[in-house]
Amino acid sequence: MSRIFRAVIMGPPGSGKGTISERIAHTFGLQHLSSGDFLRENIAARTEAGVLAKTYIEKGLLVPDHVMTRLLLPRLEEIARSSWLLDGFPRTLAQAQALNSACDLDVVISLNVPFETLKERLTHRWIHPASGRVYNMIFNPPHVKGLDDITGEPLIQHEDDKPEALVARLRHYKDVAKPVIDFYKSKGVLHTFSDTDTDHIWPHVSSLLGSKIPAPTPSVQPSPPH
Ligand SMILES: Nc1ncnc2c1ncn2[C@@H]1O[C@H](COP(=O)(O)OP(=O)(O)OP(=O)(O)O)[C@@H](O)[C@H]1O
Ligand SMILES: Nc1nc2c(ncn2[C@H]2C[C@H](O)[C@@H](COP(=O)(O)OP(=O)(O)O)O2)c(=O)[nH]1
Repeated sequence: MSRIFRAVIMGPPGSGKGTISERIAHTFGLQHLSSGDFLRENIAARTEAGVLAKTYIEKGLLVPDHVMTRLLLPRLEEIARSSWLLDGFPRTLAQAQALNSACDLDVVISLNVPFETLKERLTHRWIHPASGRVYNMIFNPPHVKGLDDITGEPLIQHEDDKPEALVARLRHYKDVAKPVIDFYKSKGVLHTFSDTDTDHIWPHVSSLLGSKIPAPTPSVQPSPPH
């Protein structure tokens, strides 16, 4: 049986975590668990954690660590037999430590994208609130301007993607992420990718994972060359 592979992807808002996670999930068959999507599902289902988390998200605050770990760790336990990729969690050192007590990670991918590029991307980011589908008016625009491709419903822009909120948000990310990055560096699992383009980063991520993810054992062994 092939071994379970566990990865985390980190990076500031707009750095391409969602876009690269989708490519990883599609190429390597890892289960993609996004903390933001999982929170939105919990909010929609009105679970106890979801109702609590909503009060923080609405104010533009991070959800407290104990709420996040209580929500995410049991979910990871449920999918413990699959290889997975976590996106958006851990976000703080306390979350990284809680995750570390639950399991070992094989790889942490850290996306390092210049501030000006993040600003440019996020000001063009529009989402379909019901599904969380993300569009970029330049990189991947919807078929019809302002409307979701699948449902035809209107797209909206997050308040915190608007230029006036962005600078503070990116600065806050840096402060919180630094100890997490140092933690994974000290564990020897951190891989940092720096570029302005997802399409330039992707081949490097893909070759790293290709070298680390054990190929599934074929059911019929090929005969050795003579
Ligand atoms: N690990 C986490 N710890 C605390 N709060 C979190 C965490 N993950 C998500 N959240 C909360 O959920 C909200 C939505 O998360 P999500 O990752 O979708 O969007 P985001 O913060 O805008 O980041 P990004 O733009 O990088 O996707 C966050 O703004 C935050 O309030
Ligand atoms: N112009 C441009 N836009 C990009 C690139 N990679 C991703 N994007 C877009 C897609 C989204 O609208 C936005 C943020 O990407 P995302 O994958 O949602 O990032 P993240 O917030 O999950 O880290 O930027 C890219 O390489 N170039």
